[in-house]
Amino acid sequence: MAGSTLGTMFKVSTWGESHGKGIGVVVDGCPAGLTISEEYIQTYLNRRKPGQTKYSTPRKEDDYVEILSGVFEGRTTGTPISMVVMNQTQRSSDYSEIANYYRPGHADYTYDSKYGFRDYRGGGRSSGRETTARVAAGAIALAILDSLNIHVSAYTRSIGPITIDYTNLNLQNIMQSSLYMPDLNASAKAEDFLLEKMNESNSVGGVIECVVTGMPAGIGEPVFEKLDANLAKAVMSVGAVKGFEIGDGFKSASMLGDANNDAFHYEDGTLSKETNHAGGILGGMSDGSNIILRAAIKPTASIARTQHTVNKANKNIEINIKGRHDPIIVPRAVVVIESMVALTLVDLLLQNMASRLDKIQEFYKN
Ligand SMILES: Cc1cc2nc3c(=O)[nH]c(=O)nc-3n(C[C@H](O)[C@H](O)[C@H](O)COP(=O)(O)O)c2cc1C
Ligand SMILES: C=C(O[C@@H]1CC(C(=O)O)=C[C@@H](OP(=O)(O)O)[C@H]1O)C(=O)O
Repeated sequence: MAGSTLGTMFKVSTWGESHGKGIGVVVDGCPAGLTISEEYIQTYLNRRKPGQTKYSTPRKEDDYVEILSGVFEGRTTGTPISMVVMNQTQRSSDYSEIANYYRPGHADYTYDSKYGFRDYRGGGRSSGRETTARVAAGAIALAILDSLNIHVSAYTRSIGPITIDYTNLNLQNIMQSSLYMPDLNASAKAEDFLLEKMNESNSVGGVIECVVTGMPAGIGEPVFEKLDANLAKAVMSVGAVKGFEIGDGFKSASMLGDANNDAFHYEDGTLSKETNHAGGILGGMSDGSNIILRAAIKPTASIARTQHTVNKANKNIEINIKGRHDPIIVPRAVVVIESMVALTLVDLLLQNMASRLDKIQEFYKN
């Protein structure tokens, strides 16, 4: 299948299906000398793995990662890094019926239209399980960013109609909220709302917000490889993401110019902006202020309710979906969004190193 590789200099290729033997990733283009271990990558996978809270799919997977190549004596060697997570608790019998019909809100119809048949077990390649591989790769990108003092933090901004109050926002709270909300008051309300909808056999969506601090100005390539364009592509490639915004995003369409422009200011040798409606990106390049983006996540498609659909014989039918599903995808996708943002930033930071002759000369002189 084409389309499984992301990046120009920091290239990531994921493989595997939800009910196949395992999920994996090859990261090519990682600079040599980065300290990496399976234990470190595991800390990121543990934030995503299924079966951890009552708001997650009951499918339990350990998601243990094994590094197969590219790391020697604890450091990256500059060669391709291959990582694998074996699937342990596939229950493909849940899916024997869906081979013959198309689940609403899933990729069944489109995969069949494209390829003529599909791996229908657990959504196959279109499953959210594929994001395991993205998080393993993202952990490497995040380590590179950390070494440059660039930090990426995502959290749940809203669940259904409940949005965090920014005056209560405390990023230290995220790990205390089972929904990864940095406002514990909003988190409690969101849990009540979610439990109510779960009792009605329904699912809920929400918004993930991501903030990048420490990004130098000028990162992003002009025209087709803009930073915001690449971030949009990376984030929108995650299953169930239906909307993407940078800075004031869609709200900026109803603002006036004097309110939307961020005035520049110079003091004590530093140029900064008085506001950040642009979300840290101007002309497709980072402007040195925080990058702020949001991803809208739809409510989980698989719900335990009778639904109308069509089968392969083009008959209108009623279905009742089986399986172990996330009643909400948002909390599990928070670390996936962080990973996709990190992969994009590292790729563009590496590309930027070729942008100026004076810098190249400086590098090769030493
Ligand atoms: C981490 C994660 C977990 C997911 N879990 C489920 C799930 O349990 N049930 C489900 O119906 N969809 C789940 N999804 C979303 C579907 O995979 C996705 O909606 C589907 O493949 C159709 O793609 P689209 O929504 O991008 O059009 C999950 C997505 C992610 C990123
Ligand atoms: C297993 C994971 O999530 C799965 C994502 C998913 C989907 O349709 O996207 C459907 C469910 O899969 P299955 O029916 O195969 O159990 C989830 O459990 C995971 O994220 O690791």
